[in-house]
Amino acid sequence: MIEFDAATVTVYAARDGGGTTDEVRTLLHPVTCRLTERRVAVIGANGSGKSTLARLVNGLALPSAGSVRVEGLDTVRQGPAVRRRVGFVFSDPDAQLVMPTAVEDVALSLRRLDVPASERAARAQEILARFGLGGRAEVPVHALSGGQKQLLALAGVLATEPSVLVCDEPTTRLDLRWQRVVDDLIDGLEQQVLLVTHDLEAAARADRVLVVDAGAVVHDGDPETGVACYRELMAAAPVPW
Ligand SMILES: Nc1ncnc2c1ncn2[C@@H]1O[C@H](COP(=O)(O)OP(=O)(O)OP(=O)(O)O)[C@@H](O)[C@H]1O
Repeated sequence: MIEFDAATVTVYAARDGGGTTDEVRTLLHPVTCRLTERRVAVIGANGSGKSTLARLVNGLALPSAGSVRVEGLDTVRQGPAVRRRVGFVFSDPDAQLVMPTAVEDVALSLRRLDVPASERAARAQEILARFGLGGRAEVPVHALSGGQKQLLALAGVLATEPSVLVCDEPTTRLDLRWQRVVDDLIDGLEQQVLLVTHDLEAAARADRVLVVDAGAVVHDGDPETGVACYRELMAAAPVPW
């Protein structure tokens, strides 16, 4: 369960670019909600605050006011424990793949679970096989396709056995085939998933949809009304340049 209690994110921004007068900018206005559904989608315009909301869940962003709790753990006071439970997948897998080969990358994740060093490579091979990457274990990560990299990033995160997964536009960079592979994989997970997406079909499959606009959650409900609300917002919005 993910709980937002008046969680707010503000930053100091230089008003004049020169840094002489700072102003407080609100990236996320107070959000209060209790997310218990297995699949929660977050949709909204570019720059509306979706990633900021998602980052609050594992403490990548901290609330400036209010609180965020995951399974009862406070992201500010119990950050490391929260991060052990919350996996995070970015739209750019290169942001999280740090080792030279696929098998080494998953093995690194297994270190976090205290799997003995002697067992990590074999366990990592098993995990890669489960994700259809068994034949790519020793291939340099940079030689994998974008879809294979995203699958590897997911494999690495899921290897840490998180109880909640936050996916920030995980299929944005993928072609339709790989989108389907990653979507099916995410849809089939047991874990609670908070999915930030511009893919309205994926949002429509969620149990609950939050719509973010100009740093505020402006709609929270079932997918049908959520997607309709987003479409209305987009129809009414001025062309962005
Ligand atoms: N650390 C920061 N300092 C200042 N501004 C920030 C910071 N992080 C995000 N922003 C700004 O906050 C706003 C919301 O950003 P956020 O990444 O949450 O939007 P988003 O809805 O995920 O956008 P997109 O769909 O384009 O990924 C943007 O205008 C962004 O530039």
